[in-house]
Amino acid sequence: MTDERTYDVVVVGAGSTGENVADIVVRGGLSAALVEAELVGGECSYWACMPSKALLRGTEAIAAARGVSGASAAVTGEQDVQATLARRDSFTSSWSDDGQAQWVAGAGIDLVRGSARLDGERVVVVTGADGTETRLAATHAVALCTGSEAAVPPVEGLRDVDPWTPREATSAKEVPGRLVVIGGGYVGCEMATAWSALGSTVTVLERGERLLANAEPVAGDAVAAALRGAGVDVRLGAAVQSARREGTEVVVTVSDGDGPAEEIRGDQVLVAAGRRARTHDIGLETVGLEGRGYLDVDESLQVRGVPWLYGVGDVNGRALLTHMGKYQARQAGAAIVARATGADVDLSAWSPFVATADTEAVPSVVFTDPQVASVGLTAARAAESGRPHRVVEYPLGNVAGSSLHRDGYEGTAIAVVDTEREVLLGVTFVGPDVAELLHSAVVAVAGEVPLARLWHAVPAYPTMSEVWLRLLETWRG
Ligand SMILES: Cc1cc2nc3c(=O)[nH]c(=O)nc-3n(C[C@H](O)[C@H](O)[C@H](O)COP(=O)(O)OP(=O)(O)OC[C@H]3O[C@@H](n4cnc5c(N)ncnc54)[C@H](O)[C@@H]3O)c2cc1C
Ligand SMILES: NC(=O)c1ccc[n+]([C@@H]2O[C@H](COP(=O)([O-])OP(=O)(O)OC[C@H]3O[C@@H](n4cnc5c(N)ncnc54)[C@H](O)[C@@H]3O)[C@@H](O)[C@H]2O)c1
Repeated sequence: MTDERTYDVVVVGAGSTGENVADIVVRGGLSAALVEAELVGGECSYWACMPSKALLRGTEAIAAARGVSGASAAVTGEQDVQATLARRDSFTSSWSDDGQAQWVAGAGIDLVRGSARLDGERVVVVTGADGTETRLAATHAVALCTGSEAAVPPVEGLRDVDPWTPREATSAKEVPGRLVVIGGGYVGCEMATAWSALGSTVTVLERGERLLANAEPVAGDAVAAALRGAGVDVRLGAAVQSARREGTEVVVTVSDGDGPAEEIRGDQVLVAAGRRARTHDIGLETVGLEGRGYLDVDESLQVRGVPWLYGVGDVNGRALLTHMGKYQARQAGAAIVARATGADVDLSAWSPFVATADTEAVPSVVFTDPQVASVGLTAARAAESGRPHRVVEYPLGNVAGSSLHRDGYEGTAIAVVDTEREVLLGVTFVGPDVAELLHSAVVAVAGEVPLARLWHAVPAYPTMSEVWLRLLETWRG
């Protein structure tokens, strides 16, 4: 027998994005069901942000102490790998979602466990683990927040070697002796940093000419140099041709385009080659949409051509980051509530109902050493967009706060300035511990703060934030 229920809003996927959509609409006075097939909390809590940053934090803390002469004398031993893995486990609640399920109940949201599919207009059918079906009808909206999953490139034999995806790389219970990482983007760089510091011999195979291809070039170069300094074999322009297992070993064949193909042997291979939308089996075809790929949404995250359907978070491919999914959730949630109550929905840039920051001010931090913290447009993106701009650069190590922070501090700050409006289009900081500098740049970029006013934002002495003053001075010339 099928259980049938009606809600104002049905949210599919209880990752960080779906949780927030449900919370916002319930706070707005609507009823909501939240459907989850695996763990409430999604990738970020169990297989992405939290465990990866927990794996990296010990290494960062040790580097911070080792970088200060005097303090470094206190670091007399090695990182306790088992304790680091145990601390990582605590951040995932040992892969139990009891705490988050409790939060959902406390927020007045109905949790429905099972796998959901659209079944025509405003209807979602959920199949539970025991095969029972629940039919959820939505009066106002269905929000698809089904996220993304690892994309495995079509390399001969790769699937058959049972490679790690980011899920295994963030949840592994043992350190692999030799780890071959395919992909030198966010995941590849962070996981190479983490596992090499925990004792793995790591090789990174990146097909492009740089790590972190979408960042300012100086970022990828600095991270590559640091990884190499830590003993990681970083191969750029590496075309992975095939993979196979030989006993317990995995053998990856790679060519750099010049000499003959080379075999790289490891104990494990991690595929960190990007993501794909989780849309292939959620019934999109029942509402007239193509059944795969990222959802095409407008600025209020409404799926184009289907006004009652929203695509929020990783599933729309706009900015695959937890904080951006949560931001979109707040904007889409507000739009859903407004439309349900007949209020006007202003779709102009920066209104409460649209996700303008998705294109203008996406912040992110790559937690390597050096860290890469950026917001908005890189110089290359500014050039592509045709906006008049000038790039201003300053060595972060020249700032008093940085030199106090770590002996021989090395880093770079880059500002991309809109020369017509004299506001910032983007900012990148590359250097140890720059993550917490980033939000100042986010405020300046999202707020379109005129440079003339930024002179009055006086950075405290002696902090790394003084780099703001140096950037302004460099801009003025
Ligand atoms: C290794 C790694 C590290 C990362 N680190 C960071 C970081 O430090 N900072 C950052 O901002 N971002 C980071 N990210 C990106 C971040 O994890 C994602 O952007 C974020 O998890 C997206 O959230 P979401 O809710 O949109 O999707 P997800 O977290 O993928 O959640 C989607 C949910 O939907 C459920 N679902 C899917 N299909 C169905 C269905 N048919 N029925 C029912 N439920 C369904 C899934 O089970 C899942 O729980 C990282 C990613 C990776 C891979
Ligand atoms: N700290 C963070 O915020 C954080 C951390 C991890 C992931 N993320 C998010 O998750 C997303 C996915 O991360 P990702 O690292 O999987 O993707 P990515 O897009 O950042 O990098 C993928 C890399 O793999 C390379 N690649 C693809 N196919 C290849 C092949 N066959 N051989 C060799 N190299 C190949 C690409 O050239 C690219 O450099 C990121 O874009 C980011 O939005 C964020």
